[in-house]
Amino acid sequence: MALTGKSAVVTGAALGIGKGLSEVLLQNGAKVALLDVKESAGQSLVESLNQQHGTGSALFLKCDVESEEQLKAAFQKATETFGGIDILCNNAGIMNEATWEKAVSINLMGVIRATYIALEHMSKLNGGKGGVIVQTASLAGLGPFPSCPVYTATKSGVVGFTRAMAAASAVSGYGIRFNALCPTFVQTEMITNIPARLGQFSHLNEVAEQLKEKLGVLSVSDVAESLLELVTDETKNGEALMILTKGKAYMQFPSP
Ligand SMILES: NC(=O)C1=CN([C@@H]2O[C@H](COP(=O)(O)OP(=O)(O)OC[C@H]3O[C@@H](n4cnc5c(N)ncnc54)[C@H](O)[C@@H]3O)[C@@H](O)[C@H]2O)C=CC1
Ligand SMILES: CCCCC/C=C\C=C\C(=O)C/C=C\C/C=C\CCCC(=O)O
Repeated sequence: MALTGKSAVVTGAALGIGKGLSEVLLQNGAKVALLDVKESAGQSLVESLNQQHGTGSALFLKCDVESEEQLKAAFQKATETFGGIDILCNNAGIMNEATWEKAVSINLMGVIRATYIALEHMSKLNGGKGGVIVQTASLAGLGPFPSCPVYTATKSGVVGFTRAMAAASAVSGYGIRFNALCPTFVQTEMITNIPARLGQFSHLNEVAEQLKEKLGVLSVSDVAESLLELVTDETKNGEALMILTKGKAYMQFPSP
């Protein structure tokens, strides 16, 4: 899929990886609706993106992925503004083992909520044009992160949901591909101030530090480049793309 003339929605887009995903989509000719709970960071980012990429190419919409109502309103606004939606990046996420129910609600339920609303706009069965949905999962969705069991569970859930939706889409004719980005640690605010967010696993902070030392830390642009691959390569559906400091590889899942 070429990106020129396409429209995208990115959740958790005001900072970090979501900001990088939005930038790479704009650099490649797409229009982007940036959704986030952080209004002032989102608004000022969009002002700067519109200066760089042309007025009207980026739109900020305050939206909490925990709210179905806010998601519905944001998708409606993006559709009306851009004339449709071709790409959804389900990126919003938190790591907080202390507020673990909120982590499940944002990281897993937020992905499901946004995906089901996106289907109403994107699925060819509903009059949409089809397209591609890419989740920001994590390497933790493919292997256990001992310091963060609930974070691991949410990301494993996202990978499973992505693969099942890819198969459902192929059988049903939604015309939508579903793929997941599975990066190792990425240099964003998420990997700062960790101990307080480990909750009952705060004693495993050193385990997290050692894992980070062993695996290394990616830049946001490493993840953004990988998004382009999953969006543009029409053969990719149901894939989990591991992004490591030593390179990228598609996860080989066992056949049933
Ligand atoms: N930083 C890392 O090491 C890695 C992060 N990830 C995943 O990447 C995604 C993005 O993370 P980062 O950019 O690192 O985090 P970040 O904390 O830098 O940025 C997250 C963004 O999501 C927004 N957000 C949080 N809750 C939200 C909600 N309920 N509704 C809408 N927006 C919300 C925040 O306001 C923020 O702008 C997350 O899903 C995370 O799990 C995956 C692998 C590694
Ligand atoms: C000391 C830094 C801790 C930071 C923790 C916060 C957020 C981490 C977010 C991630 O998504 C981390 C990504 C990858 C590491 C997780 C698991 C790797 C499992 C590898 C394996 O054993 O297979």
